[in-house]
Amino acid sequence: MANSISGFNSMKGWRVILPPNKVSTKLNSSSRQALSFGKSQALRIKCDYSCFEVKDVSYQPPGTELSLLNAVSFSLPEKSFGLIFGQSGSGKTTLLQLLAGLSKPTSGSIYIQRYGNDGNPNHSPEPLSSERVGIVFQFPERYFVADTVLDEVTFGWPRQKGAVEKKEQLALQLQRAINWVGLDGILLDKDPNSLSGGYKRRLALAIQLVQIPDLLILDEPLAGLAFLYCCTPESQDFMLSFCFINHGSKVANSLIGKRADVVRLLKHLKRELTVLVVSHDLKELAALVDRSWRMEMGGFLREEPVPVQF
Ligand SMILES: Nc1ncnc2c1ncn2[C@@H]1O[C@H](COP(=O)(O)OP(=O)(O)OP(=O)(O)O)[C@@H](O)[C@H]1O
Repeated sequence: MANSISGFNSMKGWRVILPPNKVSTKLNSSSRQALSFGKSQALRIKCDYSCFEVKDVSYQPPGTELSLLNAVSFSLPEKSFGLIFGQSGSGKTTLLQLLAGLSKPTSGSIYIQRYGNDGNPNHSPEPLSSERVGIVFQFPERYFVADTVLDEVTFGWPRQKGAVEKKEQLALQLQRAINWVGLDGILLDKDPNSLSGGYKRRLALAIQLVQIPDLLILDEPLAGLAFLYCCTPESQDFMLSFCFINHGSKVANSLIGKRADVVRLLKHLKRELTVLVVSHDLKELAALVDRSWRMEMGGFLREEPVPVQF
């Protein structure tokens, strides 16, 4: 099986070659806005960019009268991090399923729009096809199907003999994805279920990143990574202190570590991709957020800053 990924070394001691640091010449969304709307015309710089946009999306499951989403509209510029939060049952996962193409909106549209340096659209909107979206559901490790990391990441790759070129291309892309998520120290013959919680999440992400998605969607990326998940931030802090006092720094740090590990990874991915996250873990993710929205019961979405205090 190892040989089917050409360009890789043997399974044992497998390492990924790090690409040179990518220095992005693009502007981030906030600097773009500052430049577009600033008073001085002399500051204007040519900066085309694209934006993922959702317009007036409503959803009723087929055969029902239930309105799960109501005229949802929002936009997220490329390489920025969006967060949707809100009460359980308000419709967040339903929205993600529409964005990933798993169900179709009853009305409204989901597309990518390119803008020119004057801030106006310079192309027709392109519908967002499901192949261009990567989605990692809650507890992705529950859906691992293979006995080795290698089989897990190559599951679904073409198997026929004539597909060598395609496999070589996928192997190179996989190298890059594995680098991105920091899985490069992992042996490929390891059982995915034997990985730590944080590494399982990294593996699930790497699978989605092999073909760089226009939009990466993550549903509750920190869920289940520590037993403290259900607590409020204040009680988490208290319980971590309790854990530190009673069980020592190693146990306390391992609880913080897995979650902080995933947050660090998301921070890193945000430099390369457009990321949309649904989460209840507001305090830990707040520092990454460029745009945020609250989903209200009945499937109404409105823009709102993340309600956390530092
Ligand atoms: N196919 C369906 N038919 C009928 N009702 C549905 C269907 N899918 C979801 N629902 C209902 O729609 C509502 C929104 O569900 P959804 O899973 O999107 O909420 P959520 O905000 O993601 O919740 P949580 O934070 O608990 O994950 C819930 O009341 C759910 O029971």
